[in-house]
Amino acid sequence: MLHQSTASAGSPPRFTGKGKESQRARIGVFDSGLGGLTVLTEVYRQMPNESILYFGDTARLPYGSRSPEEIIQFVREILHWMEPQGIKMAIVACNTSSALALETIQSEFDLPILGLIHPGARAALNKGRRIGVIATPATAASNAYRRAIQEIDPEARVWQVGCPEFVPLIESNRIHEPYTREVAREYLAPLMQQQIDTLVYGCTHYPFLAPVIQKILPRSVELVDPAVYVVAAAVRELELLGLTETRSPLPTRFCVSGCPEEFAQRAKQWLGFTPQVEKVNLNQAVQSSPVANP
Ligand SMILES: N[C@H](CCC(=O)O)C(=O)O
Repeated sequence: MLHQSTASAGSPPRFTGKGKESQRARIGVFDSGLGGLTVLTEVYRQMPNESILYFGDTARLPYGSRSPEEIIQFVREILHWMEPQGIKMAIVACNTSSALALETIQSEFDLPILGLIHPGARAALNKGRRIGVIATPATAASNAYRRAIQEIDPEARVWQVGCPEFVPLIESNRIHEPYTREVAREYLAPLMQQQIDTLVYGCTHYPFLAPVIQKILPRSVELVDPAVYVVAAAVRELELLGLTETRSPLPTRFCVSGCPEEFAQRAKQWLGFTPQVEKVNLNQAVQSSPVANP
């Protein structure tokens, strides 16, 4: 359990970050693709001094239609690659991986690893009790959000909808097409029928669709982006561990398993700058050298 060590007064913290100081350890942030950028922008906002290593597993997305075994294996491979790059913490910027792999992975690595589900569940309960969750099919089928929410409040009602078309539409830059609006209407209809008061973006890609979703939902529905809350939890965790950075950050290092140019082009629209992106083979050395990023 991630917070065991820091919560138990008197005993030394499990994650000391020892030896990382000299090499300015980064925070590892990863997703299947673009979605983790919604978490990354929260990291920039809430942790302006931290240096980041971002990884998008673009060669293998979407994760949301994969089996739990595959997802666990992918996350394991990512962290095996990330750890020796010099990270002091990992943020799983992917709900699918958080739902299906977090517990297994936390027990395998000597590193604080944070996921989205519990911070998202707590935030949703701060807003309402009739909670809709839009998510990948794998996250919806895992029931992770319902379990996390009802562990805190068994009376809360939770409806989860798997949205298989969203990630491919976002990754192929079709957000503003009428077809995307139609698909969104279809996915949201059963939640609106239940008169939800709160909607959780249960996939880090989905905030890209906020302009579409906000036009469909009644204004009274509260929107919860778990990215905000996982980063707030990461801030607290770094403070507890005494690992907060005070110097100005190194340029973000962006890495992908697929085409770096394609990722850079798409990421630009969200980030507001064109990132330099490295292609990485998780099982081999990095194939191109890093160039400065803002
Ligand atoms: N953005 C990820 C994964 C989406 C996918 O690759 O299907 C999530 O939050 O679940």
